[in-house]
Amino acid sequence: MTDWTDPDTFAQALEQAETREKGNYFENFEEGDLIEHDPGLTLTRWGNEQWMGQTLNHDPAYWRTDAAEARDFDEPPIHPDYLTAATLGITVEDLSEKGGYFLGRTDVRFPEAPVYAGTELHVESEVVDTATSSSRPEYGIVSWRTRGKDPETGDVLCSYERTNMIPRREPVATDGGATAEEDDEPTLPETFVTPEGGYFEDFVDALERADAENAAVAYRHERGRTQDDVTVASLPLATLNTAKQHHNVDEMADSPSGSIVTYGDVTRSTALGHARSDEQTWREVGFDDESFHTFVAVGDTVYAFTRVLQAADDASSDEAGTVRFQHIAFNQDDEPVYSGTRTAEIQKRSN
Ligand SMILES: CC(C)(COP(=O)(O)OP(=O)(O)OC[C@H]1O[C@@H](n2cnc3c(N)ncnc32)[C@H](O)[C@@H]1OP(=O)(O)O)[C@@H](O)C(=O)NCCC(=O)NCCSC(=O)C[C@](C)(O)C(=O)O
Repeated sequence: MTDWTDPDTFAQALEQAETREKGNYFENFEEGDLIEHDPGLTLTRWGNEQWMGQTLNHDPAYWRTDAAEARDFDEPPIHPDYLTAATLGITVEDLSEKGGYFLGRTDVRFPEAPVYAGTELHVESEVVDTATSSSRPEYGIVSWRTRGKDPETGDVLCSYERTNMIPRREPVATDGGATAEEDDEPTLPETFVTPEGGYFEDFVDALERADAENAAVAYRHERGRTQDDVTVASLPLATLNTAKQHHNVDEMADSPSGSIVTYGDVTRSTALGHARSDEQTWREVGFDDESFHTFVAVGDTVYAFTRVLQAADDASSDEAGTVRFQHIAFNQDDEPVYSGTRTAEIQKRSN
């Protein structure tokens, strides 16, 4: 009788066997398709705290009842970063499990009402665009509009538009991509202004000073977070993100990164955690123009740099004002790994 577990026999069996594939190729996506994702999860206090603890998002309002109540929450809510990561994680099996690069995301929005632990999250995505990649014939570029919903109320809890490169089943002929145009010499302002504190008034004051001095409000944050097995593999899996980039060392050995890499949402949430530790956040409003510039892997350290772009006294509460930031995450070699603009309501000092 044939012993199928004999190594030589088994190697032959593996060669003869077809693989039951997971995920979708570029050719499977057509503009207008609506995909209801089968995975879903319950947003728990534990999941939230694991994400927030590991990414250094230690804002007490998400941990302590008294601090939550002082911020007009009924109890510590689910943090928008964890909500965003869980919404995207659930979509990976259908949208990007085949691999490919997470190019960017924009129009990330949250409703005014906070989301509390115990809420179930169901997610759907609509294909909004498919395009050829001229630089990489083995990939196509797909954009989806994704909505994370509370199935009980139908309320949208988080929505955004994401763009990925997705492997093609069959590569196509392309023009090889545009040749990069020579950039003008970069010019930075001579003076960088740092806000004196983390309240709304501090950002307004810094912007006024920068305006008067022809300077920019731009500064770096001291904290860094070195990536380890927890941040690279455990956090994405906890959001049901099945992308092999984050947990299959064997498959990734032959990829451009040569190793498993950090989930983009972990990189960005870590940098945002550093930035938030130097401000008095009231509410997160949204994110735009998010890009992931290069890979982050185990052993890399994620730091953050912030530019303050705008401040306006138009927040949803009298306790706060609205500030628009650009955050840039960078690694130990000072290379940008993530950038995006963020709109947040920041507490006023007077309250
Ligand atoms: C992606 C890399 C290779 C590009 O590097 P590059 O220098 O070649 O960049 P590029 O030339 O600017 O862009 C390449 C192509 O993408 C297009 N493009 C670019 N951005 C956009 C956008 N927003 N919307 C639409 N199109 C965009 C761009 O127009 C261009 O098109 P072309 O091929 O026709 O010339 C490089 O930047 C890189 O390695 N980045 C790191 C990627 C990464 O690590 N992402 C996060 C971790 S992976 C992850 O989290 C996974 C996830 C979440 O689990 C999961 O998707 O399943």
